[in-house]
Amino acid sequence: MAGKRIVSIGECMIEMSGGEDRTYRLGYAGDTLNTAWYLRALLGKGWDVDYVTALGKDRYSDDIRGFLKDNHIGTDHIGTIPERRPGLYMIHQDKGDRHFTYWRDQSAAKLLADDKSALQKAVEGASLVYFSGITLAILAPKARGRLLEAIVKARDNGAKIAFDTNLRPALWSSPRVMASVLTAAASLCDIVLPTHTDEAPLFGDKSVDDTADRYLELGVEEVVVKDGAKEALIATASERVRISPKPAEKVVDATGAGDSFNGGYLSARLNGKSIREAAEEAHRVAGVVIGHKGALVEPKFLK
Ligand SMILES: O=C(O)C(=O)C[C@H](O)[C@H](O)CO
Repeated sequence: MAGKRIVSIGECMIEMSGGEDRTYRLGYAGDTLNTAWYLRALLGKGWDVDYVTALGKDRYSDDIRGFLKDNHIGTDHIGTIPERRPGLYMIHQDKGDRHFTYWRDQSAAKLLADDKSALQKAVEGASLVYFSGITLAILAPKARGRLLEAIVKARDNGAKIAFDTNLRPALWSSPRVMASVLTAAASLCDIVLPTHTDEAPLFGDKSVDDTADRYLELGVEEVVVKDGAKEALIATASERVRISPKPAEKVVDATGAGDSFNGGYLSARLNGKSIREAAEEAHRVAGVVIGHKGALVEPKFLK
């Protein structure tokens, strides 16, 4: 593995959470940023965590840059698209689950992979590159190709590649395109972190083992199958470990549960923990996050 540097790639949006009495809290979030945030909070000082995206020149783009810097997340490889702004999403709770409404069709982040050399530079020297199905969903087909090319290059240079398929049907032109792009991307990765309940209807998986097998057959080394409040399955070619979460004290907002699970899991693995220990840490972190509104929970609550 190269140095102690993590690069997470994707879209950070303006997040409106809460909404009771039509009162919202403004935050900044997006699946890959959320995982970067938890990696930053959980890894020691010896690690650099960089976020790669594109923002505009408006006050919210500037505020996002400041917010990331204040929280020790690197911004040096964030591109600037002057005529674009960040996307926005609102969270609402319904029937015990969180739902998102997006305003992101024209966001700056959709152009994050337009500059091929900047992208390749951004992942240089990374020990871990992290991206998601949402990162791919927001890009035009050619830009997806550029992103995957940069990722393959980073892998050839010693980076581990971690990928959460993070299905968001609303962001894709069709379920068929979503399934084929996600499968192709997963085949380039070392660690894949899917969510069984999201994947089952698309791929016909009957169990978490089916979900794991599908990715192992593609050549993925470590598959981390999340299944909400049920046990997670961590599968490699030689081992299968099932870990249940502790019952949640309170569920306020499940936004970011999977992303924080990934942050907990990957930080533990990067610190040399076993897959079992990593899954326990992942459940612990996600258990804290669902007790708070919005995707990002202050590091002090994670101790
Ligand atoms: O849905 C998205 O695109 C987001 O990134 C919003 C949320 O922060 C994320 O989905 C939570 O997992």
